Amino acid sequence: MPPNNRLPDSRLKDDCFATDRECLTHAEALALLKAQVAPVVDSETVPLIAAGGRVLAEEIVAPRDVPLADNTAVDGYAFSHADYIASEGRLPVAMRIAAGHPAGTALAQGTAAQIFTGAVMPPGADTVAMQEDCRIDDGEPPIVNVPPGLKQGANRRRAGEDVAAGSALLVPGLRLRPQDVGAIASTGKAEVTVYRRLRAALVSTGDEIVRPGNPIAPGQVFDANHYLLSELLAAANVAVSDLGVLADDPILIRERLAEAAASHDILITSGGVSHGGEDHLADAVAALGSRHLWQLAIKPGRPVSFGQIGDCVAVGLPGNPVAAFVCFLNYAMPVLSAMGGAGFQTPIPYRIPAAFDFAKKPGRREFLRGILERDADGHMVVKKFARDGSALISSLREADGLILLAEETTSVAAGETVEFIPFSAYGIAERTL
Ligand SMILES: Nc1nc2c(c(=O)[nH]1)N[C@H]1C(S)=C(S)[C@@H](COP(=O)(O)OP(=O)(O)OC[C@H]3O[C@@H](n4cnc5c(N)ncnc54)[C@H](O)[C@@H]3O)O[C@H]1N2
Ligand code: MOO
Repeated sequence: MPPNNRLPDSRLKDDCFATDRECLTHAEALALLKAQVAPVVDSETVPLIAAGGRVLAEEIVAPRDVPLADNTAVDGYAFSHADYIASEGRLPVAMRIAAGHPAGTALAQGTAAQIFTGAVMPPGADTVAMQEDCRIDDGEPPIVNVPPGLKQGANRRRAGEDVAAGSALLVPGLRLRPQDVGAIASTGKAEVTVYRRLRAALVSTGDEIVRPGNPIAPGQVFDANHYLLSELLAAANVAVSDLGVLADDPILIRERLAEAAASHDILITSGGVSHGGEDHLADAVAALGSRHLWQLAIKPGRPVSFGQIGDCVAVGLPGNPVAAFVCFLNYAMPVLSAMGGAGFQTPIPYRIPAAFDFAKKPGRREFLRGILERDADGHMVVKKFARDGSALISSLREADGLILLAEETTSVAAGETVEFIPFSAYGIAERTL
């Protein structure tokens, strides 16, 4: 064992989320997380059909050209451009070539081939005229009349013009999108090596929290956060284990957390971060590893905790659903992205004119819930959800994304541009109505 008693392949340094700052800015929190979180190393080979949304762990080098051979982009007539010029556009049709059935011989000089989209160009032909532009004189053989003005190579797709054999198509760390998977398929590759899916364990805490489907007593609240966070994790392609609502039994809590930490990459809790160290869940994380209560200069989501149990990152999100959501997007998402092999990713905001006036305290970053709409000229603008309050899930439901107001900002006037990150940048589907 190395002197620090940690396995040499540990992904996290000891107590890596400690900070001596009383209050962290958004940028400081991101920098600290970015410096500490390391990717998983294990990968697996999956069939291409299951690869969407996974993070590529290998470089994909094209094993062959795409397309494999020169072919026609249209239905029509293929010929040599020199013959087309020499014959003034009148060529006997000597061949018929369908897609999937390449010609067995070269095109005879001075003739044309009837050819269909995707069919391989016969040797000897370099140009294709569209069927609709040609006139056929019946006969034995028929003669095709091609209008003047076609350039050499017209309507011909070159071998390798999409992807050249041997070229690097995709690099490790890329989260595979539908078009990436399609591109891999076009090269003939049927399997890819991807990082293994991350595993998250999710816990809700609070004496008042009850799961939907159960009777509710006065003073109790249904566990919205479990569902909210499960869906966000699913959007990030993370597998979720539900540890339930843990509240009052310290021994049980410690057992459950120790077990979960050993088999998960990240433990996500919500609730119990406003008062440090007083609840059993926080105490259990601290006793099993370490836990640091951060005060962030942001709104909503000021209190957040980061810690670790062995190699399992422990994130404590605030209990208020909007604060939990905002902190998840801002801090848990890039951590998950880095752990999953895709790098510490934070979305780049758009700049959009504001359709609201707002006064703000300096010194903290605010994340307003933004609703996109069109102004009288049809241009996109963003308005603010009418009410504040980090317990209003309706603000998230009505919104299309987050409006970012920087620390130094003290006011926004309608017409000024503001930074806006659509929820879709976090893998959340766009609002349909
Ligand atoms: N005296 C102070 N009070 C509060 C402070 C503070 O600094 N001093 N911070 C406020 C801020 S900001 C937030 S955010 C919350 C953080 O609260 P906790 O993380 O400690 O969470 P709880 O107190 O357990 O709950 C807060 C709120 O959220 C509801 N909640 C909790 N879990 C769930 C769940 N799974 N599903 C739905 N709703 C949940 C809970 O019922 C409370 O209403 O503290 C402020 N107060
Ligand atoms: O984190 Mo709290 O009010 O900012 O919801």
